[in-house]
Amino acid sequence: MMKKLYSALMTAFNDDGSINEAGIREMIRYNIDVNKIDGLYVGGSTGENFNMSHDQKEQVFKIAIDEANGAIDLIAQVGSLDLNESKYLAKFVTDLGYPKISAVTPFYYNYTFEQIKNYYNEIVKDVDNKLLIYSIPALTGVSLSMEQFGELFENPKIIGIKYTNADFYLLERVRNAFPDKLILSGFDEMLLPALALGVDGAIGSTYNLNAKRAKAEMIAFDDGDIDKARQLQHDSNDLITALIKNDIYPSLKLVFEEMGVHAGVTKAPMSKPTPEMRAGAKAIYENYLKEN
Ligand SMILES: CC(=O)N[C@@H]([C@@H](O)[C@H](O)[C@H](O)CO)[C@@H](O)CC(=O)C(=O)O
Repeated sequence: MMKKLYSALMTAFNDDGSINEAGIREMIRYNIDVNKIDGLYVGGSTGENFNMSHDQKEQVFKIAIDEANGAIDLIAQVGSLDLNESKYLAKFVTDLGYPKISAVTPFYYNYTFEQIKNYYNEIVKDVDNKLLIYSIPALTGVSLSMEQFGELFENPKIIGIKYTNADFYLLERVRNAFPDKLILSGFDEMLLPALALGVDGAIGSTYNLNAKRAKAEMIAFDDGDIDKARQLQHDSNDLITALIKNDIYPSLKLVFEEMGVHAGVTKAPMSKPTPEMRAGAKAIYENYLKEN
């Protein structure tokens, strides 16, 4: 089966932290029309979901499904430290027509696995939808074991994992233990090793800008052309390294601006663009993305 590529949708904000609807629509159009993306992950880390008010989350979910209009797959990240909000959003996006939901592992309070399991079962309980566990230990501090993933998968509505983790030993164990589950890799800079371990696709922030190269890498991998796939990963990693050095979240938007896509700015406490960041973004575009 063809592996799927998803961009993690960014949220365009205005300078005052309000939602810039036109910017979000432009980024979605670029993903559909130019990137030929398979889907979007809406309301994730790259979308600055955890910086947003409840109303802003609803606004973004409405805009994304309206603009995508059935053209691509959509996954709505509804996880929140307020379980009632997660349940509300799960129902809200299901009613809007989102075909899949996802929820970050609950973080901050060092929850026990029983509490985490209860959180997931509650989120899906009253909705007719399918959920991907969003596992991102580097940001949440929450790591799940293969056995714990297995316990969560006992709920048939929990269909897979967005696996943003550099632990490839665990990925191999999970992939082989649950061959029918959907596993989407979350670290763009580690796409190739994730492909080697049999993930079903990938979700990431940098695919907004770099989908063409990532798709070519997936195709090269499927064709068994590992040298080509490795070269493409190397080129992508030069881009990703430069983005991280330039402050990745605002820089993804600044590079989009260089490409003619009006992506707005990030929301505080994320940084506002400085002249140095703008110059860095221009250089990133020129060096790694501009086609001659
Ligand atoms: C922490 C973070 O932002 N991780 C990104 C990656 O795409 C990441 O930006 C990239 O691999 C560069 O490190 C995604 O895994 C997150 C993601 O898809 C999302 O929820 O927005």
